[in-house]
Amino acid sequence: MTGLAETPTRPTTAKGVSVEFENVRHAFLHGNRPVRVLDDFNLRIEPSEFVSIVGPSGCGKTTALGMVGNLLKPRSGTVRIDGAEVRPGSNDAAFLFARDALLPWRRVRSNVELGMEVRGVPKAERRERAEEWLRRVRLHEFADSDVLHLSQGMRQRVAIARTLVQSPGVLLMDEPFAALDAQTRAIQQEEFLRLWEAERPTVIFVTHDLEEAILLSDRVILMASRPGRMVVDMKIELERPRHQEMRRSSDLFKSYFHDMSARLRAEVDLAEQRMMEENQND
Ligand SMILES: Nc1ncnc2c1ncn2[C@@H]1O[C@H](COP(=O)(O)OP(=O)(O)OP(=O)(O)O)[C@@H](O)[C@H]1O
Repeated sequence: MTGLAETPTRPTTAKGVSVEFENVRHAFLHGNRPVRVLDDFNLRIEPSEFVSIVGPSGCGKTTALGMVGNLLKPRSGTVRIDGAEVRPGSNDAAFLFARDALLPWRRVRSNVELGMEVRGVPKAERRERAEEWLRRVRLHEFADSDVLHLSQGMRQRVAIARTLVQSPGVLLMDEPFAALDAQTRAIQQEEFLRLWEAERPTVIFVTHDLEEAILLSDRVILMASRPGRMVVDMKIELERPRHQEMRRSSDLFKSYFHDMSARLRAEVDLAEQRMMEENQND
Protein backbone atom coordinates (compact mmCIF):
# COMPACT_ATOMS: atom_id res chain seq x y z
CA MET A 1 0.00 0.00 0.00
CA THR A 2 2.90 2.38 0.62
CA GLY A 3 5.63 3.35 -1.85
CA LEU A 4 6.44 6.19 -4.16
CA ALA A 5 4.31 6.54 -7.26
CA GLU A 6 5.84 6.59 -10.73
CA THR A 7 5.71 9.64 -12.97
CA PRO A 8 2.32 9.74 -14.72
CA THR A 9 2.08 10.18 -18.48
CA ARG A 10 2.10 13.88 -19.33
CA PRO A 11 0.25 15.44 -22.26
CA THR A 12 2.51 17.49 -24.56
CA THR A 13 1.01 20.74 -23.25
CA ALA A 14 1.63 19.78 -19.60
CA LYS A 15 2.55 22.72 -17.40
CA GLY A 16 3.19 20.80 -14.18
CA VAL A 17 6.48 21.03 -12.30
CA SER A 18 7.89 18.96 -9.44
CA VAL A 19 7.40 19.81 -5.76
CA GLU A 20 9.66 18.52 -3.02
CA PHE A 21 9.62 18.67 0.76
CA GLU A 22 12.98 17.64 2.22
CA ASN A 23 13.30 17.08 5.97
CA VAL A 24 10.82 19.88 6.65
CA ARG A 25 10.19 20.82 10.26
CA HIS A 26 7.95 23.48 11.65
CA ALA A 27 6.50 24.54 14.99
CA PHE A 28 4.09 27.22 16.16
CA LEU A 29 4.06 28.86 19.58
CA HIS A 30 0.91 28.13 21.60
CA GLY A 31 1.39 30.51 24.51
CA ASN A 32 4.97 29.85 25.57
CA ARG A 33 4.92 26.28 24.37
CA PRO A 34 6.25 25.38 20.89
CA VAL A 35 3.98 22.85 19.23
CA ARG A 36 5.63 20.78 16.53
CA VAL A 37 3.45 20.76 13.44
CA LEU A 38 5.64 19.07 10.82
CA ASP A 39 8.52 16.80 11.72
CA ASP A 40 10.92 15.42 9.14
CA PHE A 41 8.26 15.73 6.50
CA ASN A 42 9.53 14.32 3.20
CA LEU A 43 7.49 14.18 0.02
CA ARG A 44 8.34 14.35 -3.66
CA ILE A 45 5.58 15.10 -6.14
CA GLU A 46 6.34 14.53 -9.80
CA PRO A 47 5.48 17.06 -12.53
CA SER A 48 1.75 16.95 -13.37
CA GLU A 49 0.88 14.54 -10.56
CA PHE A 50 -2.42 15.07 -8.74
CA VAL A 51 -1.72 14.40 -5.06
CA SER A 52 -4.24 14.64 -2.24
CA ILE A 53 -3.35 15.04 1.41
CA VAL A 54 -5.76 13.76 4.05
CA GLY A 55 -5.33 13.53 7.81
CA PRO A 56 -6.78 14.57 11.16
CA SER A 57 -7.64 18.20 11.77
CA GLY A 58 -4.55 20.13 12.80
CA CYS A 59 -1.98 17.67 11.41
CA GLY A 60 -0.34 20.34 9.25
CA LYS A 61 -1.93 19.95 5.80
CA THR A 62 -2.58 23.67 5.31
CA THR A 63 0.82 24.52 6.78
CA ALA A 64 2.52 22.29 4.18
CA LEU A 65 0.47 23.90 1.40
CA GLY A 66 1.39 27.38 2.67
CA MET A 67 5.07 26.52 2.40
CA VAL A 68 4.74 25.64 -1.28
CA GLY A 69 2.77 28.85 -1.85
CA ASN A 70 5.42 30.92 -0.06
CA LEU A 71 3.06 31.99 2.73
CA LEU A 72 5.42 30.69 5.39
CA LYS A 73 8.94 29.36 5.62
CA PRO A 74 9.85 26.06 7.30
CA ARG A 75 11.91 26.33 10.51
CA SER A 76 14.27 23.84 8.92
CA GLY A 77 14.43 21.76 5.79
CA THR A 78 13.70 22.79 2.23
CA VAL A 79 10.68 23.10 -0.03
CA ARG A 80 11.43 23.16 -3.76
CA ILE A 81 9.35 23.85 -6.83
CA ASP A 82 10.85 22.59 -10.09
CA GLY A 83 14.14 22.01 -8.26
CA ALA A 84 14.47 25.57 -6.90
CA GLU A 85 13.93 26.49 -3.26
CA VAL A 86 10.71 28.44 -2.67
CA ARG A 87 11.70 32.06 -1.91
CA PRO A 88 9.92 35.39 -1.54
CA GLY A 89 8.78 36.38 -5.00
CA SER A 90 8.45 32.78 -6.26
CA ASN A 91 5.15 32.70 -8.14
CA ASP A 92 4.95 29.29 -9.73
CA ALA A 93 2.11 28.21 -7.42
CA ALA A 94 -1.50 29.38 -7.34
CA PHE A 95 -4.14 28.81 -4.63
CA LEU A 96 -7.76 27.76 -4.81
CA PHE A 97 -9.70 27.77 -1.55
CA ALA A 98 -13.20 26.77 -0.37
CA ARG A 99 -14.14 30.43 -0.28
CA ASP A 100 -13.85 31.73 -3.81
CA ALA A 101 -12.66 35.24 -2.78
CA LEU A 102 -14.17 36.88 -5.85
CA LEU A 103 -14.23 40.67 -5.77
CA PRO A 104 -17.93 41.64 -5.61
CA TRP A 105 -17.41 45.05 -7.26
CA ARG A 106 -15.90 43.47 -10.37
CA ARG A 107 -17.82 41.70 -13.13
CA VAL A 108 -17.17 38.06 -13.96
CA ARG A 109 -14.67 38.75 -16.77
CA SER A 110 -12.81 41.30 -14.73
CA ASN A 111 -12.48 38.82 -11.84
CA VAL A 112 -10.95 36.28 -14.23
CA GLU A 113 -8.49 38.93 -15.45
CA LEU A 114 -7.42 39.91 -11.94
CA GLY A 115 -4.33 37.72 -11.51
CA MET A 116 -3.10 38.60 -15.01
CA GLU A 117 -3.63 42.28 -14.24
CA VAL A 118 -1.46 41.99 -11.12
CA ARG A 119 1.24 40.31 -13.20
CA GLY A 120 1.14 43.07 -15.83
CA VAL A 121 -0.24 41.04 -18.75
CA PRO A 122 -1.26 43.51 -21.52
CA LYS A 123 -4.98 44.30 -21.72
CA ALA A 124 -5.73 42.70 -25.11
CA GLU A 125 -4.03 39.44 -24.13
CA ARG A 126 -5.81 39.48 -20.76
CA ARG A 127 -9.15 39.86 -22.45
CA GLU A 128 -8.48 37.08 -24.96
CA ARG A 129 -7.29 34.60 -22.33
CA ALA A 130 -10.19 35.42 -19.99
CA GLU A 131 -12.69 34.85 -22.82
CA GLU A 132 -11.10 31.50 -23.63
CA TRP A 133 -11.28 30.35 -20.00
CA LEU A 134 -14.83 31.60 -19.55
CA ARG A 135 -15.75 29.40 -22.51
CA ARG A 136 -13.95 26.44 -20.96
CA VAL A 137 -15.88 26.81 -17.68
CA ARG A 138 -19.10 27.44 -19.66
CA LEU A 139 -19.64 30.94 -18.32
CA HIS A 140 -18.92 33.05 -21.43
CA GLU A 141 -22.56 34.18 -21.50
CA PHE A 142 -22.09 35.58 -18.00
CA ALA A 143 -18.89 37.52 -18.73
CA ASP A 144 -20.56 40.87 -17.98
CA SER A 145 -22.64 39.64 -15.05
CA ASP A 146 -22.33 40.75 -11.49
CA VAL A 147 -20.69 37.95 -9.45
CA LEU A 148 -23.26 38.44 -6.69
CA HIS A 149 -25.93 37.12 -9.07
CA LEU A 150 -24.19 33.78 -9.64
CA SER A 151 -24.85 30.50 -7.83
CA GLN A 152 -22.15 29.17 -5.50
CA GLY A 153 -21.14 26.57 -8.10
CA MET A 154 -20.84 29.22 -10.83
CA ARG A 155 -18.78 31.43 -8.53
CA GLN A 156 -16.39 28.58 -7.91
CA ARG A 157 -16.08 28.05 -11.69
CA VAL A 158 -15.12 31.73 -12.04
CA ALA A 159 -12.49 31.20 -9.33
CA ILE A 160 -11.18 28.12 -11.15
CA ALA A 161 -10.96 30.09 -14.44
CA ARG A 162 -9.20 32.98 -12.64
CA THR A 163 -6.60 30.54 -11.29
CA LEU A 164 -6.06 28.31 -14.34
CA VAL A 165 -5.90 31.21 -16.80
CA GLN A 166 -2.50 32.00 -15.25
CA SER A 167 -1.16 28.56 -16.25
CA PRO A 168 0.39 27.83 -12.85
CA GLY A 169 3.00 25.08 -12.60
CA VAL A 170 1.51 24.04 -9.26
CA LEU A 171 -2.05 24.38 -8.07
CA LEU A 172 -2.60 24.41 -4.31
CA MET A 173 -6.18 23.49 -3.43
CA ASP A 174 -7.40 23.70 0.16
CA GLU A 175 -10.81 22.01 0.40
CA PRO A 176 -11.93 23.86 -2.74
CA PHE A 177 -15.33 22.17 -2.95
CA ALA A 178 -16.16 22.11 0.77
CA ALA A 179 -18.64 25.00 0.62
CA LEU A 180 -20.77 23.38 -2.10
CA ASP A 181 -23.84 21.16 -1.69
CA ALA A 182 -23.30 17.46 -2.47
CA GLN A 183 -24.75 17.55 -5.98
CA THR A 184 -22.86 20.65 -7.10
CA ARG A 185 -19.72 19.28 -5.49
CA ALA A 186 -19.92 16.05 -7.54
CA ILE A 187 -20.40 18.04 -10.77
CA GLN A 188 -17.51 20.37 -9.93
CA GLN A 189 -15.15 17.49 -9.19
CA GLU A 190 -15.66 15.97 -12.65
CA GLU A 191 -15.61 19.32 -14.36
CA PHE A 192 -12.41 20.31 -12.61
CA LEU A 193 -10.72 17.08 -13.73
CA ARG A 194 -11.70 17.83 -17.33
CA LEU A 195 -10.14 21.31 -17.07
CA TRP A 196 -7.05 19.99 -15.31
CA GLU A 197 -6.42 17.44 -18.09
CA ALA A 198 -5.88 20.24 -20.63
CA GLU A 199 -2.61 21.52 -19.13
CA ARG A 200 -2.06 19.25 -16.16
CA PRO A 201 -0.54 21.56 -13.59
CA THR A 202 0.80 19.65 -10.60
CA VAL A 203 -1.95 19.61 -7.96
CA ILE A 204 -1.68 19.38 -4.19
CA PHE A 205 -5.20 18.93 -2.92
CA VAL A 206 -6.12 19.08 0.78
CA THR A 207 -9.42 17.50 1.76
CA HIS A 208 -11.25 15.81 4.62
CA ASP A 209 -13.25 13.77 2.12
CA LEU A 210 -11.43 10.49 1.44
CA GLU A 211 -13.73 9.49 -1.44
CA GLU A 212 -13.03 12.82 -3.13
CA ALA A 213 -9.28 12.29 -2.66
CA ILE A 214 -9.40 8.81 -4.24
CA LEU A 215 -11.65 9.87 -7.10
CA LEU A 216 -9.43 12.76 -8.18
CA SER A 217 -5.87 11.75 -7.41
CA ASP A 218 -2.85 9.86 -8.69
CA ARG A 219 -1.70 9.50 -5.08
CA VAL A 220 -3.27 9.96 -1.67
CA ILE A 221 -1.01 10.89 1.25
CA LEU A 222 -2.26 10.23 4.78
CA MET A 223 -0.68 12.37 7.49
CA ALA A 224 -0.56 11.72 11.21
CA SER A 225 -0.58 14.57 13.70
CA ARG A 226 1.53 15.94 16.55
CA PRO A 227 3.87 16.20 14.83
CA GLY A 228 2.59 15.94 11.27
CA ARG A 229 4.29 13.33 9.14
CA MET A 230 3.39 11.03 6.29
CA VAL A 231 2.15 7.58 7.30
CA VAL A 232 0.68 6.26 4.05
CA ASP A 233 1.48 7.05 0.41
CA MET A 234 -1.08 5.26 -1.72
CA LYS A 235 -0.92 5.18 -5.51
CA ILE A 236 -4.38 5.32 -7.14
CA GLU A 237 -4.47 3.32 -10.35
CA LEU A 238 -8.04 4.00 -11.44
CA GLU A 239 -8.22 4.74 -15.15
CA ARG A 240 -8.84 8.29 -16.37
CA PRO A 241 -11.13 9.97 -17.19
CA ARG A 242 -12.62 9.41 -13.75
CA HIS A 243 -16.35 9.65 -13.10
CA GLN A 244 -18.65 9.61 -10.08
CA GLU A 245 -20.05 6.12 -10.80
CA MET A 246 -16.62 4.68 -9.94
CA ARG A 247 -17.48 5.20 -6.26
CA ARG A 248 -20.08 2.43 -6.61
CA SER A 249 -19.01 0.42 -9.65
CA SER A 250 -15.25 0.03 -9.18
CA ASP A 251 -13.97 -2.71 -6.87
CA LEU A 252 -10.57 -1.04 -7.00
CA PHE A 253 -12.09 2.21 -5.73
CA LYS A 254 -13.80 0.34 -2.90
CA SER A 255 -10.61 -1.44 -1.90
CA TYR A 256 -8.66 1.85 -1.79
CA PHE A 257 -11.40 3.34 0.36
CA HIS A 258 -11.52 0.31 2.64
CA ASP A 259 -7.72 0.32 3.19
CA MET A 260 -7.40 4.01 3.76
CA SER A 261 -10.52 4.78 5.79
CA ALA A 262 -9.49 2.42 8.61
CA ARG A 263 -6.07 4.11 8.79
CA LEU A 264 -7.59 7.58 8.65
CA ARG A 265 -10.06 6.75 11.43
CA ALA A 266 -7.23 5.42 13.60
CA GLU A 267 -5.20 8.61 13.07
CA VAL A 268 -8.20 10.82 13.86
CA ASP A 269 -8.86 8.88 17.10
CA LEU A 270 -5.19 9.14 18.07
CA ALA A 271 -5.11 12.89 17.35
CA GLU A 272 -8.21 13.47 19.52
CA GLN A 273 -6.72 11.41 22.34
CA ARG A 274 -3.44 13.38 22.23
CA MET A 275 -5.29 16.68 22.19
CA MET A 276 -7.29 15.71 25.29
CA GLU A 277 -4.08 14.67 27.08
CA GLU A 278 -2.41 17.97 26.16
CA ASN A 279 -5.41 19.95 27.41
CA GLN A 280 -5.31 18.07 30.72
CA ASN A 281 -1.59 18.83 31.09
CA ASP A 282 -2.05 22.57 30.39
N1 LIG B 1 -0.34 30.95 12.51
C1 LIG B 1 -0.45 30.00 13.44
N2 LIG B 1 -0.13 30.26 14.74
C2 LIG B 1 -0.21 29.29 15.67
N3 LIG B 1 -0.60 28.03 15.44
C3 LIG B 1 -0.94 27.72 14.17
C4 LIG B 1 -0.89 28.69 13.11
N4 LIG B 1 -1.29 28.08 11.96
C5 LIG B 1 -1.58 26.80 12.29
N5 LIG B 1 -1.37 26.59 13.61
C6 LIG B 1 -1.54 25.31 14.31
O1 LIG B 1 -0.76 24.34 13.63
C7 LIG B 1 -1.44 23.11 13.56
C8 LIG B 1 -1.58 22.69 12.13
O2 LIG B 1 -2.46 23.58 11.45
P1 LIG B 1 -2.93 23.34 9.95
O3 LIG B 1 -3.92 24.39 9.64
O4 LIG B 1 -1.75 23.21 9.07
O5 LIG B 1 -3.64 21.92 10.06
P2 LIG B 1 -4.62 21.18 9.05
O6 LIG B 1 -4.18 19.77 9.00
O7 LIG B 1 -4.69 21.92 7.77
O8 LIG B 1 -6.00 21.29 9.84
P3 LIG B 1 -7.53 21.33 9.30
O9 LIG B 1 -7.76 20.00 8.68
O10 LIG B 1 -8.34 21.52 10.54
O11 LIG B 1 -7.63 22.47 8.34
C9 LIG B 1 -2.78 23.32 14.30
O12 LIG B 1 -2.62 22.87 15.61
C10 LIG B 1 -2.96 24.82 14.26
O13 LIG B 1 -3.70 25.25 15.39
